[in-house]
Amino acid sequence: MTYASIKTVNCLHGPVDMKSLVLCLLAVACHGSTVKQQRRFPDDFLFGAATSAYQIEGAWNEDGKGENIWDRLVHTNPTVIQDLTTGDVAADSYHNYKRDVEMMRELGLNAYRFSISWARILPTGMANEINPAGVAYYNNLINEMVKYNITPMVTLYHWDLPQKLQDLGGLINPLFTEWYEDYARVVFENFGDRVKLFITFNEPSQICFEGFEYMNKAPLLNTFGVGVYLCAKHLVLAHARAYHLYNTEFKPTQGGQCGITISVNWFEADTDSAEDLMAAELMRQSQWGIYADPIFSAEGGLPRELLDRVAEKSAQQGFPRTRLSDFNEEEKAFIKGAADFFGVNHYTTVKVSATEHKQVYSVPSMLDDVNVGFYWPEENPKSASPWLSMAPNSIYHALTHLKEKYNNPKIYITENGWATYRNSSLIDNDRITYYRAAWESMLNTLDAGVNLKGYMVWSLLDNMEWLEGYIPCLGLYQVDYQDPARTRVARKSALVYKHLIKNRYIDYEYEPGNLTMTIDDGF
Ligand SMILES: C[C@H]1O[C@@H](Oc2ccc([N+](=O)[O-])cc2)[C@H](O)[C@@H](O)[C@H]1O
Repeated sequence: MTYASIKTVNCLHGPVDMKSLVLCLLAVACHGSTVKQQRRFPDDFLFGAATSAYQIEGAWNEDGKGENIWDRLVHTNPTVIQDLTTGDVAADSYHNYKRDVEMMRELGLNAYRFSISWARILPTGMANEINPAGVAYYNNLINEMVKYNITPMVTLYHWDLPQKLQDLGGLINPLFTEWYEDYARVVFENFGDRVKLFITFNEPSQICFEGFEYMNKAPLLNTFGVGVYLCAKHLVLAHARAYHLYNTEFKPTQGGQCGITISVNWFEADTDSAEDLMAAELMRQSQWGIYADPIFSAEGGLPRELLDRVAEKSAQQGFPRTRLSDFNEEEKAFIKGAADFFGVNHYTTVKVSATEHKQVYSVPSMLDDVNVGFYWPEENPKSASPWLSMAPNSIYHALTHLKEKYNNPKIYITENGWATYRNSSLIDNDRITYYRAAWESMLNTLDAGVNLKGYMVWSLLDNMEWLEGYIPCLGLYQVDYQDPARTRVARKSALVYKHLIKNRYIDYEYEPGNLTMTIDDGF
């Protein structure tokens, strides 16, 4: 085993010293308790929580912040969000960041993942004009965290492109890679003295496929099977430019790490038939391989089956050339290996079938429809979000696959969480069941030798869940949106997570007596 594992008796709750071992063996002898294996997370494991700027900050036009694509979307299309809301105020973390850090301290977190709003520090998106108030906000947040030994993990892009860059085509303009590199430099220069973990992009698939084809994320465009691939290639190149910039100009003095976060749900073939196995593989390639292979695979470049599929479809559709070509050799070499870690957002397992079309997913783009069927198994408990159900050992399946495919990269789970409905109880036992299963699966993953270094729950607090608005809640803390102060209150799952962090093992018997959160000494 690569992590601390101890023999324990049911009365032991920490590393075993001789005295407590003797006492417990006596207890076994007296009470007939059984000795069982107790698995623990390593002491240096990062336990944190994650958020993103648009989903929590509010203050959408305060102190010089520029407009971004989500501001534009919700203000020009007031019915686009399911509950007719916006992120204009959200959880108002712009004004409540000290309370947010206080919550991290209550939980005993040693890390917190948040994103920087590009338009808050560069109102037009271009790096010629820096907004000092925006920089000051993130400095205040980072300083408050560092004061309490909470490691900042900073995402540079969590879906909120400055609108002025979108007006120039956004991610489908090849110049995006330059705009992004310039923005990254501003971030590294201003925050890199205290921030040691940078994530370039959150979930490329949601940015490109959902933003430029599926119309489920801003800018809500359908670029007919062309823009999605331009976006994908520019995004990966922009990531590599930021990585190399950090590596050559900042890492030598700042000593941090730079990676990317990709959505890696587990796509499992419905049966062992060759067709189902290929359908699941195509799903994996279009969801994460298209972004991960160029960076993490030994060969570099885009996945073969995907290139073949799009070439075949493009020809059938009368295009004189394929809509998805591989990176050239120079680009491949520039991108390959350009990450210090693989950030994984993992939520669920999806079954994939070549024949059972309960719901059809068009991979890799709608124009390339392979008509792969997908579904969430009936027996898996459902959350308040339609795409999120509870599946057995899901993290283990996804992460051991990444270990084999990409030569055991360093991994952080950068999101994992469960959705409940707004009016549901603070006693969120379903979330606790989900989390305990996830943690158990993480221990299995560590046992299998996966280089897993940390875990961020989604989310620290309830927030604006994109097109689903405020209907699903994923926070350890509930936010009262009726209250102008946006008061936060701990859910029961917050106390269970706190217990895990403090003790480093899963205690199925732990039942918090009440929901009062305190800041404990000694964290
Ligand atoms: C709840 C968080 O979801 C993240 O995005 C997604 C979107 C879709 C899936 N999926 O399995 O279909 C997983 C994660 C997002 O990064 C974060 O901001 C939250 O909204």
